Amino acid sequence: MTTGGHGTDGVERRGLMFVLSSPSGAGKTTLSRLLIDRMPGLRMSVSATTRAMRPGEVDGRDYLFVDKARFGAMVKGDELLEWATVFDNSYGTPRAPVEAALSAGQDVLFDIDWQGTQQLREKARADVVSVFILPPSAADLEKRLHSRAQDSDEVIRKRMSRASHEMSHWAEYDYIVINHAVDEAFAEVQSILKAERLKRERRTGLVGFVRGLQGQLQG
Ligand SMILES: Nc1ncnc2c1ncn2[C@@H]1O[C@H](COP(=O)(O)OP(=O)(O)OP(=O)(O)O)[C@@H](O)[C@H]1O
Ligand SMILES: Nc1nc2c(ncn2[C@@H]2O[C@H](COP(=O)(O)O)[C@@H](O)[C@H]2O)c(=O)[nH]1
Repeated sequence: MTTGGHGTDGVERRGLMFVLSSPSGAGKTTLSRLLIDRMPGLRMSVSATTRAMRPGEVDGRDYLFVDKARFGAMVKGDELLEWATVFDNSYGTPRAPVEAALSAGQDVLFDIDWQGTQQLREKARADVVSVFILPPSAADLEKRLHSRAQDSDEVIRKRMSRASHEMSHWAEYDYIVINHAVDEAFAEVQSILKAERLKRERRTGLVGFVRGLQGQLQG
């Protein structure tokens, strides 16, 4: 699915799909925003959803807010790379922007649940790097959902009651980060991305680069 771009050192490599998942409220959105701000070459995948817009959210930036009929048409037209039902709403990743970003040599960041991660992995295992974010405690998770002040008590109760099930998928992920302090969790997630970008298998330009070096040494 992916084609090459250039790493910061000029060596060509395949783009990667960097996935963050967690129980609701553990901090994916917070960490995603920091990554997008501070990591050049990384583009956010903007999901489509049928859920209602929260205060402060912007259509096209945070989500593409669509009705059920439009979402159904996207599924039918194979416009989504993956999709799932989460908390009674539909969520899915529009395929075209992801493929365009990867083709332009960029990495793509996903804030999606375990069902979507499984689907991406089935499609492109070698290009998916997945990170599961855990909260330090259940009390912290609940505090964070309340402090976000964007969901009703009923919605928060529902999300807390789903947290244990969401968390049961932690072992399917490549990396686990416990989000105690945002700065520390961000540094850990950033280190994972930096190391994954340097992986030999995705650095398609290394053969030519090393041959060039050998040529210089022999010449
Ligand atoms: N390490 C942290 N310490 C304290 N508060 C945090 C921390 N990380 C995130 N938060 C706060 O917790 C709340 C939930 O975070 P966020 O929206 O990033 O979670 P999320 O995993 O994206 O949730 P959802 O799955 O519902 O979208 C926000 O108010 C955020 O500012
Ligand atoms: N499988 C997918 N899951 C997605 C996608 N976009 C978001 N999500 C996940 O849904 C829940 C709830 O999100 P919220 O914004 O309503 O709090 C959360 O776990 C997201 O990661 C998607 O495109 N596909």
